[in-house]
Amino acid sequence: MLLCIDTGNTNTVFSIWDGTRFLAHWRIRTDHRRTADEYYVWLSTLIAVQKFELQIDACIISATAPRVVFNLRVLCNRYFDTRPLVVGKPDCLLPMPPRVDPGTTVGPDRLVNTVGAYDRHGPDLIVVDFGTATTFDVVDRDGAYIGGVIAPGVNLSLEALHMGAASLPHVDVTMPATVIGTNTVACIQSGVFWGYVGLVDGIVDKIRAERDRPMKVIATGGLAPLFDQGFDLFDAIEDDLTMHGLRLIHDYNKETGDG
Ligand SMILES: Nc1ncnc2c1ncn2[C@@H]1O[C@H](COP(=O)(O)OP(=O)(O)OP(=O)(O)O)[C@@H](O)[C@H]1O
Ligand SMILES: CC(C)(CO)[C@@H](O)C(=O)NCCC(=O)O
Ligand SMILES: [K+]
Repeated sequence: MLLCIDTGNTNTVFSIWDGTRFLAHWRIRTDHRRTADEYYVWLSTLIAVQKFELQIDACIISATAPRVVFNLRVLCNRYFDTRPLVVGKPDCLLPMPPRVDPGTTVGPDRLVNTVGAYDRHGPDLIVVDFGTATTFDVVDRDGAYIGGVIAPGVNLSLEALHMGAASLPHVDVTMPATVIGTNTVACIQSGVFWGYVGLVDGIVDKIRAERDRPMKVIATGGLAPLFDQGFDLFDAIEDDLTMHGLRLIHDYNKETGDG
């Protein structure tokens, strides 16, 4: 079984691939101080609940927070007796290297999304990921990541308003009934919800114009469905895109690797 670990800046997801399908997805808050032993206690509790025999023999990690990698490596070594593949490290090959400015370290989550989306949807894609940041990853004809856009995440924007303005409460994002809010909460929800609809729509339009060709828009991340309520922003929504990409990168390295 393959353990896929996707560490974002906010949450870390562990998924188990049994060779045919994902058996489980488990989510924990990202904290670089969490030790290998802490991860294992948490994991083994969830494994016990699921009541299946866990036999991890390979691991792959995507970590947008580089400091978490040390403890995740120890977890893989100590408890699963494997050396994990870490996306972005020289020994982890990608089907297509990214084409970006020299010296740029592309977020591994963006590279992984690109691989997952190209496998399912083919060339010329814009992948939109609603995580801590809202990212747009552009996929070229041959599947390569060729750049994109990084905007503040929806929940970060809400948090920033609350932090920076004494009279603005913390608000959860939702689709407001009207654009014109008649109370403070409704005004904030409108600004963030309609603001992000406009942001996605505008950026997608501009990317298409710059590329001068049809491009499909694939959305992922927890908030993607919220922004898909009847606006035709996306051609597809895939909540497992990052995990799908991680599995593909693992298989690619196994096939092309030294073994
Ligand atoms: N309607 C909603 N309102 C607020 N949060 C939501 C809503 N729907 C889903 N979420 C949140 O979205 C998050 C899942 O998003 P995702 O895994 O894509 O990114 P993240 O964990 O926030 O960021 P990162 O991957 O950068 O760590 C979960 O924390 C979930 O609570
Ligand atoms: C943009 C985020 C934070 C999105 O998770 C991550 O992909 C990241 O830290 N990227 C590094 C910079 C880049 O992708 O160009
Ligand atoms: K994510």
